[in-house]
Amino acid sequence: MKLTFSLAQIDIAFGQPAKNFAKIEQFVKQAADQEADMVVFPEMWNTGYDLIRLNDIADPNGDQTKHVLAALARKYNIMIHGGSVSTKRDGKFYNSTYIFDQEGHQIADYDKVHLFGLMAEDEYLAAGDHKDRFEIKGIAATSVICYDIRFPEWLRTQSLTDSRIIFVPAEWPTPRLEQWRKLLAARAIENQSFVIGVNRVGSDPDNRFGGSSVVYDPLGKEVLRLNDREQLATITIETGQTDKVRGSMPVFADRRPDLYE
Ligand SMILES: NC(=O)CCC(=O)C(=O)O
Repeated sequence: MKLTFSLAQIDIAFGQPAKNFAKIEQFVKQAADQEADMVVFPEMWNTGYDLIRLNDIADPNGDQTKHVLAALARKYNIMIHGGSVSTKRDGKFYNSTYIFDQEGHQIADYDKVHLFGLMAEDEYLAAGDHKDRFEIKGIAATSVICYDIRFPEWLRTQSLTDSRIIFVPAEWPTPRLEQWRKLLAARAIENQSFVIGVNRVGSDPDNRFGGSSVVYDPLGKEVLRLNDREQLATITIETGQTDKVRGSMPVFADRRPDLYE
């Protein structure tokens, strides 16, 4: 099955949700014009890492995000991977993903499981407690968030479903971009999956973000890499490639979970 994805590598206005919400429609429209099945956004695009002000700016229950993304999905007849946004639930803050089909139905949600101390997430955010699985035209996929990719056991857990594509929205700072690409390539190879990583560009008071959004195929070959400018890029993948790779080297069947505890 051929699937077409648009990677929306955007800049994010620090602590200004209204500005960020106003920006995303043009990228959804552009992706729809390019006949993408799904458009994918980066991490925490509603507020950036303005964590001190989360009580004022995080999205209560993700309601605004869900409302806006559902409406855009319906308007442009396109699936939307909502990257992630800061949300507020039951007095706690989360880094949350919402995913919508082209009719505007929410098909998945996820809260970042591994909180990144170097960007103070552990001080301000609560960690997620579940994995996700959703389908794109019948093809199973999973999604994690940024720092989660440093935990191969977590992505493996997700990939032990029938997943063939792993999505990774991110705000990954420029000095570690080489690690970003190497980690994503490794996750693609070991899970014999496509990996689609969408990073932001621009800067906030603490970090610069150099884009380098990427797509790896199930052999870990880089099939798309963006530069450090705001842009939307579209790529078509052949998901059957995962079956060929898994058939030629049965890594999943050769696992020894009896020894892994
Ligand atoms: N936003 C993040 O989770 C950043 C993760 C990161 O930069 C890393 O090196 O890991």
